[in-house]
Amino acid sequence: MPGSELGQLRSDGTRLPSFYSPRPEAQSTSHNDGDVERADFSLSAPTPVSATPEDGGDASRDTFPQASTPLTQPPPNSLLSPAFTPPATPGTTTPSHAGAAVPREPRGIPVDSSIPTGGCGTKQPRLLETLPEVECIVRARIPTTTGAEMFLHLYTNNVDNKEHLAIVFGGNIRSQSLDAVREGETEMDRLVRGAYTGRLFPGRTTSGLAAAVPNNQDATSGSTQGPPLVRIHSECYTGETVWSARCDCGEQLDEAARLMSLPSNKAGGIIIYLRQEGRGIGLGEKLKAYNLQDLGSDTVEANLLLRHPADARSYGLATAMLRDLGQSEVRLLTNNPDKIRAVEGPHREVVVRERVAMVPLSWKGRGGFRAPEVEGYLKTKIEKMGHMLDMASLPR
Ligand SMILES: Nc1nc2c(ncn2[C@@H]2O[C@H](COP(=O)(O)OP(=O)(O)OP(=O)(O)O)[C@@H](O)[C@H]2O)c(=O)[nH]1
Repeated sequence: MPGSELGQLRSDGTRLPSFYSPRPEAQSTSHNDGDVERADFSLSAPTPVSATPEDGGDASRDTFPQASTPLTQPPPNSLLSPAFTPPATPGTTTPSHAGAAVPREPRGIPVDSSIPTGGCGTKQPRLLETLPEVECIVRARIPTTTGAEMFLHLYTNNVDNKEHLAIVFGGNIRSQSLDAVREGETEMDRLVRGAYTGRLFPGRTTSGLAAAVPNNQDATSGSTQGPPLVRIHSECYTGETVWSARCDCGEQLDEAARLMSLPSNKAGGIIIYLRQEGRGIGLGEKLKAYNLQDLGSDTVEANLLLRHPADARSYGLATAMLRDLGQSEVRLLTNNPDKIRAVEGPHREVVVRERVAMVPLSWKGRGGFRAPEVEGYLKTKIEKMGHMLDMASLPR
């Protein structure tokens, strides 16, 4: 029954307006997380750090072992996670990036993942041949506490049941799947699901999509604005919601939003917010990893001890969402070389033209916060995951 014409029949027999949401149903899918491509960022197995009081496994000591030897003994059963994910082998080298002064405005460094010297590391993530299918089902304007405004886009997809998000700054970036006309829908349906141009106001009755401007074009001058700033952000409940000083995730999210809302940023910005908590291992496993970190492991070792890869994330959904938002070239806010390649997709469906470094604010003397935990977290990212940050620029 075309719901938009007849409305939905309630259990008491009355009809609901056509734009009322259907009852939630479990999404049937033949896929699961394991079907999505995994960027193979696993690292060589580290030395398991002793976690017993007898061995000096004390939360207050330096959490960085000096030597790294292969993991020969399986971890005790009590540490094993239910899903066995074997650690893989390739190692990384410490990056030799010089610590350049970081300007307040986002300045990009040109990158080219098609050549070995292109500033994107050397590892090749394993990507699926085809991108997942994504659909933006609703968007809404969010005025923020900073005064900036953004449009929150909620996506569904054909590989998991999670609500991945795109946070869009600037009025000229549009979702093709959201704007597409749905069979039988009314103008009110379109307004309610956010498929309109301009702004909503009391009494508005038409979506006005005929007047839509192409992505990244200035409505008044018609001139293109170049690639937008993009951040691919992975969910971090601890860093974003409960003020954890173990990582800089909350600060990075805020800083990305700030940069994207600068008046000088005419090309707009997109934060793709992926629900891959704890680098893809989930919150429960991440909390176990935190306990292992307090027992002396670094962030990579803790994942491996729990039988997870150092990084279990994938980025195909981000690539597909960027394509849906009309983007084929981006300026990517990241220090992570592997993310650049992975976001580009199997056939470089999205090309990263520039990388914009995310330097912790406290390193730049611009606020932020300092804690031994976040410094350990960043040190491990640099030394074991090849992140393009210079530890030498950490203020002493
Ligand atoms: N397993 C694990 N995950 C963590 C830990 N600390 C933070 N995370 C997760 O790491 C992810 C943060 O990664 P991103 O902000 O995308 O950063 P990145 O890919 O490492 O690199 P950048 O783009 O340079 O920031 C989030 O999913 C966090 O939940 C940790 O100690 N262990």
